[in-house]
Amino acid sequence: MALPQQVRLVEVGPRDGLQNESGPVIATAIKVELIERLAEAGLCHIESASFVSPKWVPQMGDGAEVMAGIRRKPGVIYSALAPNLKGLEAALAADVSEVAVFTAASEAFTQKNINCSVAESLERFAPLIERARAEGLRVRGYVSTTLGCPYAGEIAPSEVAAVSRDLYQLGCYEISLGDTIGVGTPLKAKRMLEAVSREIPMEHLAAHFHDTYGQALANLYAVLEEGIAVIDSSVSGLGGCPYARGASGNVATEDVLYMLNGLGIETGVNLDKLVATSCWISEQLNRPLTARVAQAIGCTAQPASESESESESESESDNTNH
Ligand SMILES: CC(=O)SCCNC(=O)CCNC(=O)[C@H](O)C(C)(C)COP(=O)(O)OP(=O)(O)OC[C@H]1O[C@@H](n2cnc3c(N)ncnc32)[C@H](O)[C@@H]1OP(=O)(O)O
Ligand SMILES: CC(=O)CC(=O)O
Repeated sequence: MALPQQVRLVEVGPRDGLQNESGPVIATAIKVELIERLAEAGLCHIESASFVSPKWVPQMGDGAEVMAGIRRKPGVIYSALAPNLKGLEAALAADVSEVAVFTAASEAFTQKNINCSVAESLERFAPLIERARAEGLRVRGYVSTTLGCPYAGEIAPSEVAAVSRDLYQLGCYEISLGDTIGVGTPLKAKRMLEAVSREIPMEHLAAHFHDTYGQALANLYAVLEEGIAVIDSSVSGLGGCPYARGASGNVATEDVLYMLNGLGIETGVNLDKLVATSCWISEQLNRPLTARVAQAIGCTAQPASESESESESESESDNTNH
């Protein structure tokens, strides 16, 4: 199949990335600035918060404050995770643009992650999705462990297809297929996608791959060839899952963007601004720069100059950048 002409990038760094940071809870102001910089770089869908139990995931405990702090850019979706009705109510109060529910293809992982079985998770999501849609919000669905589970090992493509179909039938507009621990390889990714796409049209599927074994770009290229046109990624490759030991970061947004640019695929995202944001967040978190494209371009690169007169916020951000 021909590669897509356009890809929609869903930036998950502020949620999937930051949820797993060890050490002190990251200041709300840093999260807010990260989200604003990502929007300024052209990302139109930013998963910005998570309304889960703060006892389970302390880094995400300030979702309401983060959502309240963002200067929202028209046209940008600021979404959040909600595992149950309590989370949805908090997300609605915070005026999120969209919510995402999450379960997995593995029973063992689901128990560790959300303390229930896969079937129970779907039972919880049914009223959540109904209520969100009644409030005019779209709901995205995540299926984790699609290419392997840290507790159960191999996962059959048919299991991924079954839970994806259930989520889709409950009313999720898009199903994001997570290689949560980054163990997949290209052929495996294709086979999993083939099974899922027999149940759900390809245009309602997204790839969400972690890069633990350095396979994420290869896996993404493989699923682009199959017709995937929505990719989740995380600036600077931030991330991991607190309930999946060994899960390293998501594939880095700048690495994905560089590949897509090289393939002539449109995203609407500015690489220089994204790399500047990657450098900035790495400095804020006191982390080495790990994304390959950010390393190659380097942190002395200035964000594209055409943006400097665009907004006051932009020039303020630039001043703190280097
Ligand atoms: C692959 C990935 O990256 S997925 C993302 C990472 N994983 C996650 O974010 C999952 C985090 N997990 C969780 O938050 C929890 O497992 C839950 C909330 C889903 C379920 O936990 P349970 O303990 O079974 O929930 P239960 O309904 O029994 O409530 C227990 C407590 O949590 C609170 N709680 C439940 N849901 C929420 C919520 N959405 N937000 C805040 N607090 C909540 C309850 O009020 C209760 O509080 P209390 O002890 O003070 O009375
Ligand atoms: C919800 C997610 O973050 C998905 C995953 O990584 O499996």
